[in-house]
Amino acid sequence: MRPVGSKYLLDEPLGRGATGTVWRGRQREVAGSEAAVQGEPGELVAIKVLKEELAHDPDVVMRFLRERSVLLRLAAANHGNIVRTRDLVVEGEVIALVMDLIDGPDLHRHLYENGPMTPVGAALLTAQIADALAAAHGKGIVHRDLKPANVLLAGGQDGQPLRPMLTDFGIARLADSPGVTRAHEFVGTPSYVAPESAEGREQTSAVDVYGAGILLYELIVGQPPFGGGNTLQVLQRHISEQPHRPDGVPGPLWTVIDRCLRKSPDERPSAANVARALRAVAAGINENATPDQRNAALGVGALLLPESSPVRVPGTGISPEGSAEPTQVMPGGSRGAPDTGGDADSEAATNVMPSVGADGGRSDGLGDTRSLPAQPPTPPEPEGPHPWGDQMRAARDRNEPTRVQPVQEPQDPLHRQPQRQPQRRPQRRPQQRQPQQPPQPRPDPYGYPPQQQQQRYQPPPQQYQRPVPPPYQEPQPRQDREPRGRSRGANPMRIPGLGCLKGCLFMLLILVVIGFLIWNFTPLQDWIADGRSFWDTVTDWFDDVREKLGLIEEAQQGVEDLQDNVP
Ligand SMILES: Nc1ncnc2c1ncn2[C@@H]1O[C@H](COP(=O)(O)OP(=O)(O)OP(=O)(O)O)[C@@H](O)[C@H]1O
Repeated sequence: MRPVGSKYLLDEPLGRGATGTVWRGRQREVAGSEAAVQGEPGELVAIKVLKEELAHDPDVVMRFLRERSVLLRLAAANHGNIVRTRDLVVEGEVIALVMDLIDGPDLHRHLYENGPMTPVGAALLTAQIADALAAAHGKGIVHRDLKPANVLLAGGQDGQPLRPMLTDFGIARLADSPGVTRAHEFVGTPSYVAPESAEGREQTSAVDVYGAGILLYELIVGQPPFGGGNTLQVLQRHISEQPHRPDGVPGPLWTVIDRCLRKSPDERPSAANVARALRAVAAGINENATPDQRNAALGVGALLLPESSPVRVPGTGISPEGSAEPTQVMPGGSRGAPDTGGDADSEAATNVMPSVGADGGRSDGLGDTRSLPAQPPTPPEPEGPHPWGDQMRAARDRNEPTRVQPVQEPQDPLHRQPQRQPQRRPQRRPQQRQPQQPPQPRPDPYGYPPQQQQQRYQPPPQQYQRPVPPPYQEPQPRQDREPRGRSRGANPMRIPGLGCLKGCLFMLLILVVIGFLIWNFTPLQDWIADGRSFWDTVTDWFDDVREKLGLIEEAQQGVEDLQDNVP
């Protein structure tokens, strides 16, 4: 076992994601007062060791330290659906997050192995995720990378329902350093990215609600609504395409999904209202529902009120280049005071946060914001490169899936690869694709009754299957590229031979210059021309040649005359 910091030991790798490797570990001794959870010696924990390239990036280290108190503050809230970040370790070249160890698969894997859920099961699971989001939003924290891989499933033993636990708060931002919080980048996974993020506009807590809508859709259908195609196409679909209600999705449930997926963030409900609505829908579409429950589900639209004061994500949308902020930190006035611009000084934002000690510290986000300096409204960004370029790059990077292949085990555990079993492709999936063999209703892992209409299992989206992200492409019309490449030269009219002539003249010029330099700066001048100038010597040579040519011509003439005079 290898130590991480003085308080933790790494045991075995559990899996690897885009930002680092997660290890099963254990506590060596009680953590210091700066940790959110001090723990007991021997207690099992999960430790995410960030990738070397991230740990070596000073910007990431700084961001990590800035966000530390925010992550710990969220952990102190101890929400039943949030994986706590217990402690953060920066030691030499290692950066690690110590988390609660969740003994279960993530939702991505669960979906992959078990196929889609029943609408009731999906609604109740998503309701708990919405609870977690609501708690985070209440503290001024926006997740920004909601996706099945970031939902771990606890419980599940002895017929217990699975409990979804949201993880990776704050991690996405570290991965995208240094540009993550610049105006024209977004954090997220393409098939889960909200339209405003895709367009480089300001992000608010509504991006998480959009993610919850996509997740709910994927849980029921088996794939997200805007998957497939390359990253650019996926983002474009988020921006402009309206999703259609798939077969088998009950009307009230579709109402919730539809409202979460509204293009305008202002029209999306708050996370708390999503949770409430989903529970009402689950009760109303259940086959044992009472007439009142059915009616309540049918009127679910009335529950889906938007957030009155969404949490704004500093550093997103229109802001000056380089105004990178710790993105989760709610700056002064950003919550409930949209006119303040929400762009606070990052140092100030984190420094004023109370450190979370053994007592859990205080968790009142509004209290924190009062102690932050008021910030002037963000000035409009000057004309710059189109936001899509950076968005595409960020999206491509974020699309990297978790790799869980077992690999060789070198001595040093930090360089060993994850030991969890690779995801087995379910044997039944190809069969399920055949219309002649519809899948049997399977037992719902959440203990809810099966639905009348079971969805045919769709293969998981493209980004779950391959480690090859689509190549980055600038969003310019393809036909522009070829002609532009050709017309880039200085021969726009394409005069045949002009290029060659130019080359010859250029070579000649170079030879003359070289000759001139050799002549003047070497003893050659004295050896050959007794100190005469380059020009005089060349002129003399030219005259000599002309003279000799004249002599040859005269001699030729003499010979011809002689031949004429010979009888
Ligand atoms: N707290 C935890 N307890 C147990 N297992 C965990 C925990 N956190 C992550 N894992 C597991 O470790 C693996 C990698 O997690 P990680 O968060 O790095 O993946 P990811 O979300 O795909 O990547 P990223 O968030 O970096 O894009 C996953 O299989 C996940 O199930």
